[in-house]
Amino acid sequence: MHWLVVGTGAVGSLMAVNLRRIGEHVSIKPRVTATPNTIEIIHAAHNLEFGVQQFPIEQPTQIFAAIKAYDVAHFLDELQQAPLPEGSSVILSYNGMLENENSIMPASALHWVTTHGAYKNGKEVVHAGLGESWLGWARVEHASSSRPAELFSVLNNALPLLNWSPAINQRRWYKLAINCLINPFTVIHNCRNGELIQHNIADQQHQVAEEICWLAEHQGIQLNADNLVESAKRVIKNTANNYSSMLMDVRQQRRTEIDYLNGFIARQSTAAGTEAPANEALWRRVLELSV
Ligand SMILES: NC(=O)C1=CN([C@@H]2O[C@H](COP(=O)(O)OP(=O)(O)OC[C@H]3O[C@@H](n4cnc5c(N)ncnc54)[C@H](OP(=O)(O)O)[C@@H]3O)[C@@H](O)[C@H]2O)C=CC1
Ligand SMILES: CC(C)(CO)C(=O)C(=O)O
Repeated sequence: MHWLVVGTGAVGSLMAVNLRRIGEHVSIKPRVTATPNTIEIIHAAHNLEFGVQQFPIEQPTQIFAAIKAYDVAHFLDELQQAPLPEGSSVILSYNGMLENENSIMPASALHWVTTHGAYKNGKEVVHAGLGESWLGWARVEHASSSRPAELFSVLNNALPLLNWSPAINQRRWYKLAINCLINPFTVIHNCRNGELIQHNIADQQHQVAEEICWLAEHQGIQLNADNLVESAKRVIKNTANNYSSMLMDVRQQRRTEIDYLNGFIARQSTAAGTEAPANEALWRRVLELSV
């Protein structure tokens, strides 16, 4: 299979080196055209060179795009300007949600949701935490279509363990909830995930979770607020030493994904005729604390 990994971020680089490890043909699509025609990624003390390719693409290609939520609309726009050849698909991976995303997803799009952890240190990619992943069709009307067997098998070999998920949106809502229940609090208290237990956030977390559950149900997804808060506590314990991705973004003066997490909940709740004040307050506070 031909693979095109979008960007040289943490998750994309991790996938690129692992696809290469199992013998797949992998190129990289950088954001700008004026780069050298190879890109180097260092992994486990090996220097790997990848060819560079931009759209349009001539041959069937599997696109792997692990990008920030705020880059998704622009990326889908790029794809629309350069339609992919028959037999191609696009695998998207990002935290949070966009308004109207079902209508802007190409028919061949899949979501890849992961609990693996990775970060970049210059050209080096570090696989910081082993996890598992879920793959499913992005468009709700395709959710129950059969799984693309070869694509699934290659992704599973590259970065196990992969689960096929006809209910990928349920998985995405769950991940969104966990991020909403942890990330903004780490920014506000400027602390590691594990240090959150020293702060009195239980009531706030419950309100955040209740608001998420209301909206999820409004959109046809069943979640339980008590279970979400318990799950968030478990994640906090298991990642006690980590700085959340949102706190890292704030410290490194990068844009955060808050607009697509608690911001998404607040805006969508208003649009659905109710308010989500706990999510709204976290959204506003993180915006104040970031660049
Ligand atoms: N890192 C992790 O461990 C995990 C991350 N996630 C989520 O996955 C997503 C990706 O995370 P991560 O890899 O850390 O993010 P990064 O910011 O490290 O990587 C994103 C990459 O995509 C590039 N990019 C964005 N749009 C385009 C485009 N149109 N063309 C070419 N390149 C593009 C960016 O380029 P540029 O540098 O120019 O912006 C950057 O290199 C996020 O939503 C994150 O929350 C989820 C689980 C774990
Ligand atoms: C689960 C958590 C909070 C782990 O740090 C995470 O996904 C993040 O930092 O974005």
